[in-house]
Order: sequence, then C-alpha cells, then structure tokens
Amino acid sequence: MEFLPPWTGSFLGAVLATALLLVTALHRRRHRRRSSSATRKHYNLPPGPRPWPVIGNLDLIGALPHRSIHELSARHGGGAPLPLMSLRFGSVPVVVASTVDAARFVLKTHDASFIDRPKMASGRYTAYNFSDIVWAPYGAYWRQARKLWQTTLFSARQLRSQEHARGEELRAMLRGLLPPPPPPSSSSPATASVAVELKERLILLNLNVVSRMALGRKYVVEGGGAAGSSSPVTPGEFRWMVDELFHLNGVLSVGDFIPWLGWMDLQGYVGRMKRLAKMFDRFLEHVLDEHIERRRREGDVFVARDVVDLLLELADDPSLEVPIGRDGVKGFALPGQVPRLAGRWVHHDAMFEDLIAGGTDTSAVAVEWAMSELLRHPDVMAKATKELDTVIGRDRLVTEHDIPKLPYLEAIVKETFRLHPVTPLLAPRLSREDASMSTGGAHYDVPAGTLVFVNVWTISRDPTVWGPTAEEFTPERFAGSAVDVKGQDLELLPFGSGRRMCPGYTLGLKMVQLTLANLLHGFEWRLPDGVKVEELSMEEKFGLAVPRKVPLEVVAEPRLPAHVYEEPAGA
Ligand code: HEM
Repeated sequence: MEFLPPWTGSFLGAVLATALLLVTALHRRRHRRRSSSATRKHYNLPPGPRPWPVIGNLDLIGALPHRSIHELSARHGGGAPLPLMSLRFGSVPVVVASTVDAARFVLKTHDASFIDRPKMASGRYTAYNFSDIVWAPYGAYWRQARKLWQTTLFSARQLRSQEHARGEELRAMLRGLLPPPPPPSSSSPATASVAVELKERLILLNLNVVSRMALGRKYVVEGGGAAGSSSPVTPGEFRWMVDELFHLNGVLSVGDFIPWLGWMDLQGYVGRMKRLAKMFDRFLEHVLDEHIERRRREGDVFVARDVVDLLLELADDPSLEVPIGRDGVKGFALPGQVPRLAGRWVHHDAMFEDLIAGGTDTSAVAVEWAMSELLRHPDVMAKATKELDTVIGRDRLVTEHDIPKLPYLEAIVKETFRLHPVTPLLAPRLSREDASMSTGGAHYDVPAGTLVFVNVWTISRDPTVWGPTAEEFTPERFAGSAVDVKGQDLELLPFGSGRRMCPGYTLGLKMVQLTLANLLHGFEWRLPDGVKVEELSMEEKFGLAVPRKVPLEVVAEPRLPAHVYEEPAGA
C-alpha cells in the first residue's frame, strides 16, 4: 500500500497539501455537503492523528502501512495500541481496529455492518470491475458466488477427491529440489546441491494444484506446453503477474482518495493495473477457449471434468434468464457483462482469477516465512525434524492424513501466521451502516461509509495477549493451546473471520502444512555459502499479501532414500 511515490515524504506531502489547498477549496465545499453526515450527526469518532487538508493522514503512511499504522496507534494510545483509531486517507474516513475486542466488534458483533468492500482502482481494473469475490460489493452476486465456491470447489468431498493431485504435485516439486544427476562421463557419485529461490518453486506448486482442481490441467509449464497444448504464459511471466497482482491490490492509489487527482495517475498504478488485467485476460480467455473447444469436439459424450466445464454447463442452461453462448462466456471478461446463470450470478474469469491468485501466492508466502524463521532457529527446525522422523519414519513422505499427528509442525505453522500474517491488514472493509463500540469507558462511532481495516499484525504481537515473548518465534506457546486459525479465535486471524473470511482457508492451510512438513522431512536446509544466519534479511514488501522483500535462497540436501522422491509405479 505504498501510497505516495518515493519522491513524496511527509514534508512534500505538507507542501502538496498547502499548494492544493486553494485549488481544492471549491471542491471541498461542494463535497462537504455530501461527506459531512458524520459531523451533522455529531459522531464521536475514535481518536487519531489530526489530518491535513486534501491528503488527510496519507503522509503518515509509509511503505509498510501495517507498521506505520501500528506505530500511530501506539503513539496515540499512550504506548498501548488504540482499540479503534481514526485516520483520513484523502477525503475518505478510515478506522483501524487493533485489539482483540475491536476485531470482534468489526468481524463478529457487527459483521453485517462491515461486510462490504470499498470500490478502489484495484477492484475496478484487476478484478473485472469488482466481479471477483474479493472485491465484489456485498449483495446477491457476492453471496451466490461464495455459495458456488463452497459447493463446487471447497466442499469437503471435492477437497478429498483432489488429494492425489496435491500429493503428485508436491512430490514433483520435491524432486525438482534434488541435486541434478552427475553427467554420464563423470566418476563422482552426485553433483553438489545448488541454491534455489524457494518461493518460485512454491508458487508453481500451488498454481499446479489449483489449476488441476479448477481448470482440469496445468496451464503454466516450463517449455511452454503441456499435453500437446500451448501455455499462454511462461512460469516466469506468471510469477511476475501474481506478484504484480498482489502488490497492486494492496497499494493505495491517489485517485481512490483524492478522486479529482485520479486522472493524473500520479503513481502510475492504474496504468500498471490495466496492463496486468490484459495479461490475465489473455491467460483466462485461453483457458475458456480450450474448454469450449473440448465441449464442441466431444458433443453428446461430453462430461464435465472440472470447475470450468461445470460453469460452462450452467452457462448453456436453457432456463437462463439471459442465454449466453460462446461469445457470452467470453464476454464475461468484459466489465458489466455478468450473466445470470440459473439463479446464480457468476463471472467466470474474475472467479478464476481469485482462484489462481488466491491459491498461489498466499500459501507460498506463508511457507517462505516459515522456512526463514526455521533457518534462524535451528533448534526449532531440529525439533520438527525429530517429530517427523518419529511419526513418519525415513521411508516415505508426509501425507495429509499425517498432519493431525504432527502437533509441533502445526504449532510452527500457527506461530508463522502469528508473526508473519500473510495479509496483515486483512482486506479492506467498508461500513454499510453506523456502528458503535464502547471501550475503556468511552463510546466511539464508526459512521457508514468508513473504510475499515483490522490490523492483525498489531493484534498478533500484542504483549497483553501473547506475553513478554510476543516478538519472539516460539512455537511452544501453542503446546496444549486451543487457539486455532479458523476464525473463531480473534487473537490469531490469518484468514480473517466472519462472513467475509477467506473461503479458501481449508485448501490454504492444507497446502501450507503439507508443503512445510515435506520440505522439512525430505531435506536438510542451509543458507547458501557465505550467507550468515544473522545476515538473513527479514524485511517485508507490502501488498495485499506481504512476502519477504528479498526472496529466500536456500540449499536443500536430500535426507531420505532416493526411491522416496520417485513417482510411485502406476501413477
Ligand atoms: C495461506 C493461505 C491463505 C491466506 C493466509 C489467506 C488469507 C485471506 C484473508 C486474510 C482474506 C480476507 C478476509 C477478510 O476480509 O476478513 C482472504 C480472502 C479471500 N481469500 Fe484467502 N487466504 C489464503 C488462501 C486462499 C486460497 C487457497 C484461496 C482460493 C483458492 C483464497 C481465496 C480468497 C478469496 C476469494 C477471498 C475473498 C473473500 C471475500 O471477500 O468474500 N485464499 N484470504
């Protein structure tokens, strides 16, 4: 959420504010009537820093907004974070919840008031005009899309039926980490292991899993083709697209907050969003084209094999209110063309994008953070490996059924989510109606139309919740603890909570646990020669997901017999 480009610090923000003051006086007068319902009603807004004219508090938000907001909240709370803090981003009122009680207020008690999403440039340009689930406004379209997801993709049955695909892809990823075999002429038994960029491998693994689940096959493959058909993007291009998507979905674009400056696209974000949207569109159209072609070829004997097939079948339903054919399906890519499918509103391309984006980067980010912490804490790594050796043995890989028998591994995953929440501010909410919270003897209002963030990062490090070791990586804190990540325990919210909670959490959690378990079981890990553990950067890069700023490079040495990594016969 880098709001201001690097050339604008707080000083320049102030200069900009002053210079624009005159120009905006008229605008503000015009807008005041609209935006002043709060003042008319005499709301008691939560405390917070005083906003500048025009830019509000945007000058206080740095390159890592969760940390800037955390510091502001502590400063204005006299050391402890304010439960609710008011900010202003340009002309938009903002409230941030930073304690367990405030998170409960937003995500549970008043879930229905805070269930909407704001209409920002990222949703407009990268999500087919708010047609995906993440950015869809609250209403019939969003409700039906979520229901469709639960019944087609994320039902327990569906997830079980895809277990073999996850296992196959994981094994293939692990094989790719093995040192290359020695050249036939060489007399040495094996070549040395080389450093690999872990996240690249993790993203491809997740993409392959999600592609097989939803799209029927892998679409992004090395060498550009799979099963005789072309791949519209290379793995490198795809990795860039996912990084860019997550980054641009987290940025604050000036036009969202100072609308009359929007046309200038000062930060260049909107231009980047449009370019990215075109690339995704090309990829998604390729997927649709291929599915439509198989249906045509197979005619009467066609059987739906994946989620795309299923959606296309719905699209052909004669009882449709708006009948659509091939062109209609492709037209889903165009903003505003959202057909009604047998009573369900579906926007295929945008939903695929959710799947592909949601399913690839998030889990990879979490595993990369976990591995970084484990490299910094060899004692924890050794304890996890010991648990794996005891429970699994050295003659096989870890399966999904083993996970409940690996409590220390589960604790490592929770501790990683606590210290490195993938989305530290959750996704932004928009309040649909006024709501009030009493805290510390005061009563605060959050008016309708407020942009609301929950700072999970602050909550996860709150010493009143986690004790004096809150800043330390200590998985043991979860030994015997009932605290879970599934949205019930407000102190640990990696997937959010309430009705807008992550609908892919079962898959996301499975992938993080299974991948980490097998990385630890299958290999010994070290940093590349010459890199000391103390030098390992733990800096973050902000976006909708917050990955490491510097991708983790590691060396993997296999620790199990060679046959364990091989594809089982007949697979
Ligand atoms: C470790 C993995 C994951 C993490 C940490 C994660 C985290 C989150 C968070 C924090 C939210 C916002 C919740 C809120 O506003 O309260 C979210 C929303 C969402 N996630 Fe995930 N997610 C993960 C995996 C996935 C997967 C695998 C998918 C799909 C394949 C997915 C799809 C979505 C979608 C569509 C939404 C928007 C929901 C809505 O607005 O109704 N996520 N996720």
